[in-house]
Amino acid sequence: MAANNSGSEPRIPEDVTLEEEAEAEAKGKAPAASSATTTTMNRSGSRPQLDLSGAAIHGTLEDRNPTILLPNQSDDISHLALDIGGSLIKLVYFSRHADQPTEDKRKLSTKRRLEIFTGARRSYPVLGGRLHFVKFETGKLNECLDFISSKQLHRGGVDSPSWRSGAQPDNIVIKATGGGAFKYADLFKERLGVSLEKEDEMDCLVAGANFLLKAIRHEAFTHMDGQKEYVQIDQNDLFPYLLVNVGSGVSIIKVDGHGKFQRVSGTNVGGGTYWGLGRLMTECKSFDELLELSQRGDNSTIDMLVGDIYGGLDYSKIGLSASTIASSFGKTISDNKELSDYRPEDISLSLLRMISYNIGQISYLNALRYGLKRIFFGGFFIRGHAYTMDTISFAVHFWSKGEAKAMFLRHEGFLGALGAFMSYEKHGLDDLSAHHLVERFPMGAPYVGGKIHGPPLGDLNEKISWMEKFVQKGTQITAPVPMGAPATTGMGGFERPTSKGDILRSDASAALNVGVLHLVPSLDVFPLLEDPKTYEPNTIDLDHDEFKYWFTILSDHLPDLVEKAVASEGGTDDAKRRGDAFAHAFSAHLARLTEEPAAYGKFGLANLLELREECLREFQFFDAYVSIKQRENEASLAVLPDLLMELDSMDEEDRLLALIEGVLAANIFDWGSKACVDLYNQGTIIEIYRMSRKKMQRPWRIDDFDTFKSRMLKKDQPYKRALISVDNAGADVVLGMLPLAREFLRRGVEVVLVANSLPALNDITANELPEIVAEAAKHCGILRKAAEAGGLIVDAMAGIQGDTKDEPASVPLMVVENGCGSPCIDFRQVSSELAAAAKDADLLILEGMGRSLHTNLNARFKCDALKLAMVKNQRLAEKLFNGNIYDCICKFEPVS
Ligand SMILES: Nc1ncnc2c1ncn2[C@@H]1O[C@H](COP(=O)(O)OP(=O)(O)O)[C@@H](O)[C@H]1O
Ligand SMILES: CC(C)(COP(=O)(O)O)[C@@H](O)C(=O)NCCC(=O)O
Ligand SMILES: [Mn+2]
Repeated sequence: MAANNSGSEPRIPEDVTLEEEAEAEAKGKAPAASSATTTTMNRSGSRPQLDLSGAAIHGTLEDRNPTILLPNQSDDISHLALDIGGSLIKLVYFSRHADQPTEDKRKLSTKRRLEIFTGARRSYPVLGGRLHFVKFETGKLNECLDFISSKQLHRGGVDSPSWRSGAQPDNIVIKATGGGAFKYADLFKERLGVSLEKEDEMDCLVAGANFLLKAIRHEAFTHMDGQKEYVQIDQNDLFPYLLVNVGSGVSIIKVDGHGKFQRVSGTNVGGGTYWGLGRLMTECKSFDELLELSQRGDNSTIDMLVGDIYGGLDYSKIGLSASTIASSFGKTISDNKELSDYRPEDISLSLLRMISYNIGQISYLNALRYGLKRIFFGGFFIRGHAYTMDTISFAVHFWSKGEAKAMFLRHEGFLGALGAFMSYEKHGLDDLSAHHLVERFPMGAPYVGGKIHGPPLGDLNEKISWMEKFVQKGTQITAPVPMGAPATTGMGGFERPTSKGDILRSDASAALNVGVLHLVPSLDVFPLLEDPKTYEPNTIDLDHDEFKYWFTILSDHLPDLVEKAVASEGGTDDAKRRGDAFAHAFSAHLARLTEEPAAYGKFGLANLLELREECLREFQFFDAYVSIKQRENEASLAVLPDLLMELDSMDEEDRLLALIEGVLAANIFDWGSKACVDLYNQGTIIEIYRMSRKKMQRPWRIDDFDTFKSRMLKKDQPYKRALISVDNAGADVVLGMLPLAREFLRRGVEVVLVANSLPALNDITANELPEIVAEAAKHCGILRKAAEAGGLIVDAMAGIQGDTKDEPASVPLMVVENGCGSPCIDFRQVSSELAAAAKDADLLILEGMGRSLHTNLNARFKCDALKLAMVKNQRLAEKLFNGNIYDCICKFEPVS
């Protein structure tokens, strides 16, 4: 990168043509292949057992954590487990990332400096991977076999060497549970050449449920009166609980611990009963059709209600209202009607209510029998269907008088398959905790039921066309349908739950409810979080109104983002097609969330902003803002020497104020904010920066500067290490954060710059920072020596202009990645590198709206924290601070 010292500042053009962007991009951007590798690097991984025999160190001996080649690492690690039930076959399979990227210089030197010894586990390359969830109808077993075969799941997936070489391992063993593991074993051997290793069904159900409740943060939820609410499960207070698996039949299991359980009851009236009777009594061809019919049904034409018996009156003495069902299907005995005289809709609803209440009641009785308060319901009878869940919840609540709680699981039907998957000892999945798992909702996730089975892994083209098909279907299924009016007499009894009017989502989009689980063993909880258990990253709840607002903001921003993304990939036809697919995919996500805000688990603004970035990456847009970032970095580096000189001429107190002012002013360069983007078209970077600085009026909206200054000036208590989390590229980092970092360094404080692992909007990444630091160091001895000490630059003596003679012995300047690819940060899941760097830190600085306002404004840390941001959104300013756009926040929170 060449710093421009001529003094002329590049103007941000109003119209950046595709050609211009493409040209700029071609000069600086990493090749697509390496970008794709980096994308997978940080957010996925797995922990298969490694064969270390014959391992050889690859790299120089001085490296503490050299890459180790494992020539004997077997690649036929098992990738698939099955639960073959009476109605459905459930598959859980694991897909691995192709190659592990080698570590860059920054990482190696940082590791050495921070003394990151992660033990044997992480000294070896950890393979990345994801867990996928798919289901088929047992009656269509052939489809399932075709699916396994097309993806070569029984041979380790299409990416595995055994598949590529065409070699056929002799004895492939796949874990399977459910009755079909016995019934269809020969067929699997015949068709796929695999042996099914049977695992006990109850063992698997319990193992799956325990794993989900431990490792997935938002797995369990309550569903009452149409409202879904996620429940935070306390690991130390999980057992005992009642697990009710509603499959074809129903198993009721008392769970006392890991592997400690007893099947205490069950009922033969279950999902198979609803579907079977429903099929006989209606013309329905599928379970979903039957369920959908129920939503337009009126069960009072079929069920005998209390009012029917009591002449329209309530039976108030025992708390039953007139509309309570006295006898399911009871009315059909009293007249001469034939089956064909009843509406299929009404039959379906009566059946659904009969079976759901019955299951709820039996579950309650078993909970009562063992004194259990929590009942988790799984199995595919539930099918994420609001009315079914409301009905079961109502029954549990009614009979237990509110004492017992019905809870549902997002991975409802996959408990057994997951348990079978975990029974492969070599996966060691049981070791994983919530912070190791990242759930993603890619549009390309394969799903089942209809004809489309998803693209072969990694085939973008098929993913795009699959997505196009999804969008076609999606337009019919994502139209919001108003909820039915609440119906209650306030009398108790079995009223009609309120969520009946809710639409039934097709299986295709329902599959989006369960994402792909990325296993990332290198993620950690940030050790300086005061209380990880109560920590909530999002500042504002994304309720209905809030979501509506952000929906508009993000939708409005979409065309511009697509234009930049396409340009960043050279503006080719392929890039345009991917751009369209991205726009459709992201819009479909937004539409889905509009209908059901809790569809993807508990979802905050941070998740929404991250979803956008992930969606870009899914369509292989690695860095949409790459050329903007480069242009702004260059322009800012050109004026940095003058700024440093100006700062150096000030006394200590004035300089501190100027530095904080500078950070706040430069935080205006945010390409995610509509208001700011409009501003950029009115001037050059430096003009805007100066204007922004000039407008700094104290007191700021939150102004703890004086307390911060006093703390900084305490000579007897200097900070030891400052973690400085940076935000945007360009002026923000170059003119704002680097001069602040330099101030700490000159005071003898170690500085760790914390930056994104992956691009998000115009945020600077950890990979990009060393180059910027090196460029800045050419004009500044302090930065140069510190960067050398931190291993960021080697032999920087060439081309030095700064004066170094008065500088103290160098404290290091380091860069670590934060493990994120989003404009926000969730401190429950950061890179192990950042977690290690936090060990000796006594100050954390968070900069920018995403990381210190949208998230973490209320987060408490074990060290002093300084949160700095300019508010670039009017609504947020009003909501959080009763303020205005361009207000500044300087929030200092000392620990004591
Ligand atoms: N697409 C579907 N096809 C058939 N049954 C379905 C479908 N979706 C949900 N179900 C319901 O799920 C039940 C099967 O649940 P599941 O947990 O898979 O049990 P099993 O292991 O007995 O097959 C069926 O009896 C039916 O009530
Ligand atoms: C995504 C962002 C949080 C990034 O802000 P930053 O962290 O860079 O200060 C911000 O651009 C944002 O909230 N944008 C959407 C709001 C708007 O257009 O006003
Ligand atoms: Mn940003």
